[in-house]
Amino acid sequence: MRLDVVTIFGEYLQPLQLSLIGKAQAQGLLDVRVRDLREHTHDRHRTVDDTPYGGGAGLLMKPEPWGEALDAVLADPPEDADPRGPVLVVPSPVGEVFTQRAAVELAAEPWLVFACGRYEGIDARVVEHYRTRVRVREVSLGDYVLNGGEVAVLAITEAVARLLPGVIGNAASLTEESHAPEHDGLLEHPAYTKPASWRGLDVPAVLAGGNHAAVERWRRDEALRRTATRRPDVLARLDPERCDARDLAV
Ligand SMILES: N#Cc1c(-c2ccc3ccn(Cc4ccc(CN5CCCCC5)cc4)c3c2)n[nH]c1N
Repeated sequence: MRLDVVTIFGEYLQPLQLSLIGKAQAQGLLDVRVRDLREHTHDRHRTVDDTPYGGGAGLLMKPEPWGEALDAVLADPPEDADPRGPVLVVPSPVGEVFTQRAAVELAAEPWLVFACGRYEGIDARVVEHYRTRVRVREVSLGDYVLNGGEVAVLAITEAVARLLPGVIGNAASLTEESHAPEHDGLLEHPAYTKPASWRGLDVPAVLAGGNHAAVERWRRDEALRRTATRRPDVLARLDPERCDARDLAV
């Protein structure tokens, strides 16, 4: 997978050189290219922002540098690019809330391009223009306000890259995580390791009993219980076909 990230703060993306994502790049599973938006300005001050039409607080990012930068990215496609081009992912407070389902969808793409805004955002014509050329997804990490898109790119890149074959050593664990489609999107059950007793707290006996059916039942019950108490919205989406009478009794 090729990832292009356009930003004025390239150093924010340094964490992508670390740990599993850094290793994935070294293995050739991921090709991350960080591009400086200011390389596409032509004035002495390398200006990327200006005041908003109609007034209002703060500054907006000008469309011209973005147009030049994104055109340059699109002119340099990876060999395995989809005929439709990349998905242009634009972090934004007004985007669709990013979910595991979106991570799975993006992980199926050979090429993602991220546009990291700053200030009060990017001139709306940039997204409007590129919707005529590529698939665009405006995404939000959640209902709180950040200062720019770079943190979102780090989060989205990690959520997507870990789904790529070979990035996570134990791929089986991907299907047992919270929000995994194979796990009906439920929150995961509590997990324990040795010692069996710690500060007067014991590991649930069923987990050490050796009865795998009982362990699976306990894990399912705990996942349902946690989801019901912490994320009733997720439980409400549970496919009735995917739960038996006992599930509903939890
Ligand atoms: N992903 C994600 C995000 C972001 C995010 C993503 C990308 C950018 C680029 C710039 N900012 C900063 C900013 C801050 C406030 C406002 C609000 N408006 C300003 C103009 C008048 C009306 C109100 C907009 C833009 C960003 C924030 N925030 N929260 C998430 N989950």
